[in-house]
Amino acid sequence: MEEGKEMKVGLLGATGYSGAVLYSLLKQHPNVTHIDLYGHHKETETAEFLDAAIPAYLNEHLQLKEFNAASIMNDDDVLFFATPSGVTKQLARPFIEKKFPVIDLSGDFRFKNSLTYSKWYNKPSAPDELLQAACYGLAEFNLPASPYIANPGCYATATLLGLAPLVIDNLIIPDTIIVDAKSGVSGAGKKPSASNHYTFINENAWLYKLNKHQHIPEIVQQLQKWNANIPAIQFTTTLIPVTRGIMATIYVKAASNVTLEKLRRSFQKHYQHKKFVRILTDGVPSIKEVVGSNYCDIGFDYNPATNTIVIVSVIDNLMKGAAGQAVQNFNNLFGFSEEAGLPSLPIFP
Ligand SMILES: NC(=O)C1=CN([C@@H]2O[C@H](COP(=O)(O)OP(=O)(O)OC[C@H]3O[C@@H](n4cnc5c(N)ncnc54)[C@H](OP(=O)(O)O)[C@@H]3O)[C@@H](O)[C@H]2O)C=CC1
Ligand SMILES: CC(=O)N[C@@H](CCC(=O)OP(=O)(O)O)C(=O)O
Repeated sequence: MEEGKEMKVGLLGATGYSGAVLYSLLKQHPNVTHIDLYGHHKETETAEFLDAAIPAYLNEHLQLKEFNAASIMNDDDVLFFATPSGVTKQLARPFIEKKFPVIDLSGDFRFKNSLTYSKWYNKPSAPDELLQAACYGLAEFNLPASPYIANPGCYATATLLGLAPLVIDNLIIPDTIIVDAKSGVSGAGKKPSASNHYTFINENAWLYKLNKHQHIPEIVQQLQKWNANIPAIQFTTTLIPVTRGIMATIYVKAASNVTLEKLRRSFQKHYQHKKFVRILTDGVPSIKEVVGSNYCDIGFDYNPATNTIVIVSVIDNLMKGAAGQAVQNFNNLFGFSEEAGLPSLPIFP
């Protein structure tokens, strides 16, 4: 598709955190001429409600339209879903049947096996035949193979980008992966809860969903595509008192004859042409270096005393972990410049 093509886009979930970020990115996208926002409450379909829902967007006077698959396919060229898990499995069928382009930020279409979803999300899955029509959109590695793109989870993105080169190049012992991941509070969405209450999470750190996090099977599914010998991973998620950001600290035993130089060459080989992955030549990144951007920054080291490789991978959960990667997938799907609509620098300081 030509670079100058003009697109009308639809978005369901603009009143949520990742939907609001997506709106701001699409608004500045050079190929997007019109954005239709869709809602799910009859009583909230007014501009006044939306000004109140996102005070930061006051004066945008955003108006929600009623969600209707037929009119969306008539009025728009592509649809983004920024809705909680369990929503798109009920709404996706007409779009999939008509091969209408969709980018889905939720977990509903990330798995190939419906039993995996029902086990880890504790709810019924979309039907298997619909799951097969979706493709997993880890943008650096998977160019869109179908018009329904399942945007990856935030922790999964940071972890997979940190591990990919070494897994693909067989530089690790496959059954030794341990991931200690930390996330800011916006990762849980806008709905208030006991664990994102200020008095609980301020000056605190809380490890949650121990051995039960829904991104474990998502990560393993993709790792096994790269290397079928990876049996499982040990993976923990800890909520930390920052608004945005994920840090995945990955520990893995090195295969024989691995050196720091070999690791450097592997990261360099896989990421030298990837605009949104920055490999540090020395040291490890911190969360603030990527907040507000679509970058994944990666640093690593090898400790010969323990034969352990440590990789630190950081992203902004709402950008590379959600809305930013969704725009990257949109660009890849329609043949636009991969950077179109995405900020070139993080927020600093
Ligand atoms: N937050 C993050 O960092 C990341 C989120 N994701 C995924 O992106 C999706 C959105 O997450 P997030 O922005 O955090 O969520 P939020 O809870 O902040 O927002 C959810 C949005 O979905 C709308 N919504 C809720 N229920 C329905 C429904 N039944 N039908 C239609 N719309 C509905 C809400 O509308 P209303 O306000 O009117 O109820 C709101 O606009 C989730 O699937 C999440 O897992 C993925 C990666 C990272
Ligand atoms: C801090 C926090 O709570 N983060 C969320 C990540 C949200 C997400 O990406 O979940 P999906 O797989 O449903 O898209 C969590 O750990 O569940």
